[in-house]
Amino acid sequence: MPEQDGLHLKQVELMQGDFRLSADFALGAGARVAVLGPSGAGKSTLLGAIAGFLDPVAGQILWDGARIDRLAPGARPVAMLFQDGNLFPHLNLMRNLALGISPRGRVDAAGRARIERALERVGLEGMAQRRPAELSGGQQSRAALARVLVQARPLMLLDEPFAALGPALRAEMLALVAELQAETGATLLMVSHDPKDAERIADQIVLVDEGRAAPPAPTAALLADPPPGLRRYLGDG
Ligand SMILES: Nc1ncnc2c1ncn2[C@@H]1O[C@H](COP(=O)(O)OP(=O)(O)OP(=O)(O)O)[C@@H](O)[C@H]1O
Repeated sequence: MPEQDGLHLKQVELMQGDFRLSADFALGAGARVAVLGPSGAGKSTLLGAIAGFLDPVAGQILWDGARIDRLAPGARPVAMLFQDGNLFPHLNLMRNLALGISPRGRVDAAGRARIERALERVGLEGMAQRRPAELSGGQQSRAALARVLVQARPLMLLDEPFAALGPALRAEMLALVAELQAETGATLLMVSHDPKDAERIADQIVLVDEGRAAPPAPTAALLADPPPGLRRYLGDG
């Protein structure tokens, strides 16, 4: 794969206390990748390093051939969703989404129109004045996705943002993520505990296990014939 295209983790070494994780792989622009692995294996650590919350102790992270591992999180080509805490509870959706456009949340008429469009796109038209507590769990997830949309970054990192939702709602959100990814062409990395999520949304899987984030492998082939690490994790080996 040409080095200038997409995301490249070049001999990256990460450390959190005693924990170590290495990653050395590339992902093409527009790839849809599920990050799977046992609890505590380092999936969040991996995403956090790409987003800029953790400095690698060695190696480089590149986007389209340019190093991003020295940039502040806000300066990276990244929009990230966490398991929770994606929306400020005291701000209405307009203000929450405005913070995705400018650090102080100051937006002009064009910015407000962009926010309205994003809300409409995720099925929340007319709800800009509501605060998160005035929305259902599914609607809050939609609002968080709308915020990712207005950020308009080429790399979307999702760290199990729908884990608290029931299975039907989760499937619905994944379908929406897939649609938004197809429309924006963003590269998607999504942490999941459920291989079915990976099947639904990802064409490739990065398996995180035993101190290493493995290079991406095609989803169908990997799930049809799981390597020992994945077999152990899936609980059928
Ligand atoms: N701030 C920290 N200081 C020290 N160790 C940490 C810190 N944060 C995480 N760790 C350790 O790093 C390892 C990887 O954690 P991480 O959260 O990345 O795993 P994960 O695969 O995302 O887990 P889960 O699926 O349970 O969310 C764990 O052993 C964890 O205890």
